[in-house]
Amino acid sequence: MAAIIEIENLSKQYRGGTKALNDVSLTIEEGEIIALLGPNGAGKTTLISIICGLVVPTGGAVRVGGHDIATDWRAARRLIGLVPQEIALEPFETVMNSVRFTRGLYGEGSDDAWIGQVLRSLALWDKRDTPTKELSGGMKRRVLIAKALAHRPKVLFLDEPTAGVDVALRREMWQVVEQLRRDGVTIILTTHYLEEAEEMADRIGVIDRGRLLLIKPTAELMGEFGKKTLTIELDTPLSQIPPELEGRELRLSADGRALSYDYDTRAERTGIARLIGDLARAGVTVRDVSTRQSNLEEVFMSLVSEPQHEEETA
Ligand SMILES: Nc1ncnc2c1ncn2[C@@H]1O[C@H](COP(=O)(O)OP(=O)(O)OP(=O)(O)O)[C@@H](O)[C@H]1O
Repeated sequence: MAAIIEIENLSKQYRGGTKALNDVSLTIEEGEIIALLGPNGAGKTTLISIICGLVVPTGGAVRVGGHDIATDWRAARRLIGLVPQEIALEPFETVMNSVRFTRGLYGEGSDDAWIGQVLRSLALWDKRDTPTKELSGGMKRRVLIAKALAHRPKVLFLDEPTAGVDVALRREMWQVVEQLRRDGVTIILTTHYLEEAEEMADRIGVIDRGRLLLIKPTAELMGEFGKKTLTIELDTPLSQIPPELEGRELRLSADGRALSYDYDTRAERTGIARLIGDLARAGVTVRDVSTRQSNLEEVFMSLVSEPQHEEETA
């Protein structure tokens, strides 16, 4: 696969002194879905805005499809579609015309066949002659995506695509992204929702205070940080952990009915087999066992420990 976006040592310091991005490097392959995850003010929107040519970086370089965004910005921008966070549509214009108009902004001639294809893939074809003000919230968001796709970009940026929407609408957006993936569009989305990143992305990047803390395949990230907890339900409650089991870092529940044990899924030996043997030797009979994988929320919290300080400039 070829690199579609190459970000090298990118930095941005705003005039007030805020260092929004600090030496960020990242290569994105064609066809990938990348989720950028981070708390408020982490620098996600700044990063997207620089790639889209809306904010000028103070250091580093970005190439889109091999075109430098500073020296060859017109070619770079043509490859990019941006779906903004806020819904801003011309209320009395029809869906079809809104999307047509966007093509014009990119200096592209009309191509109703392509727009028809986009509207169909976003399930908006039946609404093509409807004024945008008559659409539901979910449809309006899809029109924003259609507008961003009007000039056939290779890369689509979705800035918090499901911020403030309900669960049903969020699922609908996920399906739209899945469809775009099948169409071969490279997608970079920002989100606060860990579940969303986990659900959609091939790779997840965690940004905090302007730094890209990590970027890893979603499954690898989950596996690497994913500690599992084994919970052992007991037949007879215990008042304390038996001496034979001391030193095993077990926790006894308050009611004495369950023992829990954390283990690393990557470790060569998880220690589970020995633990079960030791339990039997200590005369503890087991009623049931269950395991629970830590989720991305926990992974995230372990990476991003301190709250963001707005005034921080270092
Ligand atoms: N135009 C600007 N002028 C000055 N500072 C700015 C400007 N835009 C953003 N910042 C600051 O840069 C930092 C990064 O902001 P950015 O919007 O990139 O974060 P974000 O990760 O997108 O946050 P959110 O999740 O809240 O959208 C913040 O401290 C923010 O206050």
